[in-house]
Amino acid sequence: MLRRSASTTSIRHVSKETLTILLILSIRRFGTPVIKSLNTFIHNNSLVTYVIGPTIFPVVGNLVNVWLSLKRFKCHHRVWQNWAKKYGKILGLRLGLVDVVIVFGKKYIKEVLARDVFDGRPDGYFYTMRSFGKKIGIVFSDGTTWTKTRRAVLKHLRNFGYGSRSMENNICEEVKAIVDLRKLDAGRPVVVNHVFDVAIVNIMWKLVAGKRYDLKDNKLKHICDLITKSFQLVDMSGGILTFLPFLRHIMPDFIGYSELKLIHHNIYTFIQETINEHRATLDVSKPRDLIDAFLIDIMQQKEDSFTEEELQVICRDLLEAGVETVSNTAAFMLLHIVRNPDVQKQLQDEIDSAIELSRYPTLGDRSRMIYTEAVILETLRISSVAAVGIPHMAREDARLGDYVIRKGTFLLLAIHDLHNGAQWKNPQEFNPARFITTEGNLIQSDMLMPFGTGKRRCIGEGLARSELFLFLTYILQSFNLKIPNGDPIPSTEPVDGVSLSAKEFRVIFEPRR
Ligand code: HEM
Repeated sequence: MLRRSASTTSIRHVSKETLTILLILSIRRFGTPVIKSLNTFIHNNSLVTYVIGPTIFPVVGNLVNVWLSLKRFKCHHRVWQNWAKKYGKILGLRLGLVDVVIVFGKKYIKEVLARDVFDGRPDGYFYTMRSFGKKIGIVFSDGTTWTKTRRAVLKHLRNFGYGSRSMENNICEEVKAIVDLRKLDAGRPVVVNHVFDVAIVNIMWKLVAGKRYDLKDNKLKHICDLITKSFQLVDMSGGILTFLPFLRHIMPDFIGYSELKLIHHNIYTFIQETINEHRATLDVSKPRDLIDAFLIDIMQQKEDSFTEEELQVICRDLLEAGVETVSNTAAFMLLHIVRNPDVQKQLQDEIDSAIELSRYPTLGDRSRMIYTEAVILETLRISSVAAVGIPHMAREDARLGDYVIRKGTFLLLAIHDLHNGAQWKNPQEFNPARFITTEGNLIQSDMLMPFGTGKRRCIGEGLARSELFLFLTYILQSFNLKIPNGDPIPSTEPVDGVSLSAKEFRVIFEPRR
């Protein structure tokens, strides 16, 4: 848990009277009952107290407050935002049995992302449940397992074309398929929230498993639906399964444990089948993709080689990390475009002048398409789907600002708040021009960090940005997007979850020529 350092000077012996005065002061200052003040104690020769946050109750901690506030604010990130106004930029909560700190503002967010001591991942049940009860894979592992896995994954992905021209070709192949499909239902309303899902999996799966699925493939659509469901069952803090994990034995259906268990089972069945197909046709002298490369590594049985369970979790991480984030961002991007016809017009003008009619867009066009890039940045800002990033964990007791954060505390980063706070002019307005200088150059703001920064920075940033650019330009080169007659203007209000998503909305794809 987080504690406030009341003094940086060395205080080995604090008299009872001094403690009483401090106790009274803290009650008056924070307006909270005795529980918080009792937490005053000596740490590394400094007098420290628990960080400011809502009153903590036994066993449930702040869970009841969260539950009540959610009724009003709908999304977790808004609840944290509201409390931060009252308690400050380093907000301390106890959620069930777990200490959680939510960090606000560029200065503290950057500090957390920059320091090794904060680069752990939480041990909570929700996170380890998806990886056979272990801290393995890339997204939710830490320490040497994480460094080893991240290095190996990046090496193998690059060997099979990650970040190269062949990956661009894969994205183009997928977006052409999307455009062809939309031409078939042109003029009719389409629910667009998940139109990119299968294409996004295909782009990653080509590198991971050397495989492509038809955009209408039911099996893959089902896997994508399961991922969406699992992302909507909890928020990024890990939910009740992390905070009161024993409840899974008492009310497994009510807290979503049974459903999540089934989802994990189905996703791993799909991954295991793919790995088995690879093993049956493996040629050790000619690895075809990331799965082959890891299988060869496993067969060689080196001291630090990976296990098959690790390979399964790596595949799952790559499958999930990219799908919901990019798909939800792309859906929000279309949503902002149909809400703002002037933005759509400017985008199409830029596409038409930068790209000859006879050809499709390429990533090489990006440097000349400043407005398009600004629309992508503005979407990543205003609809930050990774609202609190991916939780970090303090690996040791460590100081942050005026506080000491105890080993094991979860840290959530208020990225959505950073992107939508008062430091932006009219933050609620979708205005790509805010990212363009008067000379017409793109502004790279250091207040925009949708992919995090530092050692744990998202490994899919380049891919995500390329996908968003090609999705957007291909679609607007071919279609005008319209809200169907009679449908309401789609709401920008997000649906809560591990990744924020847009509420269901429909769009008509009207062919341009
Ligand atoms: C718009 C799309 C995306 C957004 C907004 C996004 C955002 C993020 C964020 C905020 C983090 C956490 C950084 C941290 O812990 O400090 C992250 C991590 C990660 N992302 Fe993404 N991401 C996106 C797309 C992708 C894609 C396409 C991939 C596919 C390769 C991917 C793979 C990962 C992985 C593997 C990690 C874990 C890195 C680690 O823990 O070392 N992401 N992402």
